[in-house]
Amino acid sequence: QGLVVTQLDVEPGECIKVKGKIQSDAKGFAVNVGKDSNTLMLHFNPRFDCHGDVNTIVCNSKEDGMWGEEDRKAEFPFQHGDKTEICISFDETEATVKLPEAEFKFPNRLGMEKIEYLAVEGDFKVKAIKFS
Ligand SMILES: C=CCO[C@@H]1O[C@H](CO)[C@@H](O[C@@H]2O[C@H](CO)[C@H](O)[C@H](OCc3cn(Cc4cccc(/C=C/CN=C(N)N)c4)nn3)[C@H]2O)[C@H](O)[C@H]1NC(C)=O
Repeated sequence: QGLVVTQLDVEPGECIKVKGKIQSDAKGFAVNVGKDSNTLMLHFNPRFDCHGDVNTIVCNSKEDGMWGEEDRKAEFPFQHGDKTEICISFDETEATVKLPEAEFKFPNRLGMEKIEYLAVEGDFKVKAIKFS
């Protein structure tokens, strides 16, 4: 189990910054934001080599513990051993994931009005988290 932060009150326009290092033998990692582990606005899941995916970012939502429709992104701006900063923000229509050299959007399918939960899982060593 990785880093889990609960009782947050992140509102539209605010951002969550997760700074960390991707392990040199990483198979994959995930950053989850939402209400709790069963209700996710965004599961941001870069896969180096897992579940049959190679160098693919899989995004999804989760409602009442049920995964939604997966959204596979075209770019994969990660490399083993990279230090990176992942900034997540949202509004009523979509979540935005800003990376140093790329930006991804994912629809706010659940119409969430605040993020109360953050979890980082897998082969990612968190160095710092910042809320602004
Ligand atoms: C083709 C067959 C049917 O279709 C597949 O069906 C699978 C099951 O539904 C989906 O997979 C699921 O996709 C979900 C998103 O939609 C979640 O990602 C879920 O994982 C949840 C989960 C998270 N976590 C923690 C975690 C997260 C990241 C890394 C690690 C561990 C590190 C690995 N490092 C090692 N071992 N060194 C651990 N554990 N489980 C994943 O199982 C596949 O995408 C899907 N593939 C396609 C092409 O459609």
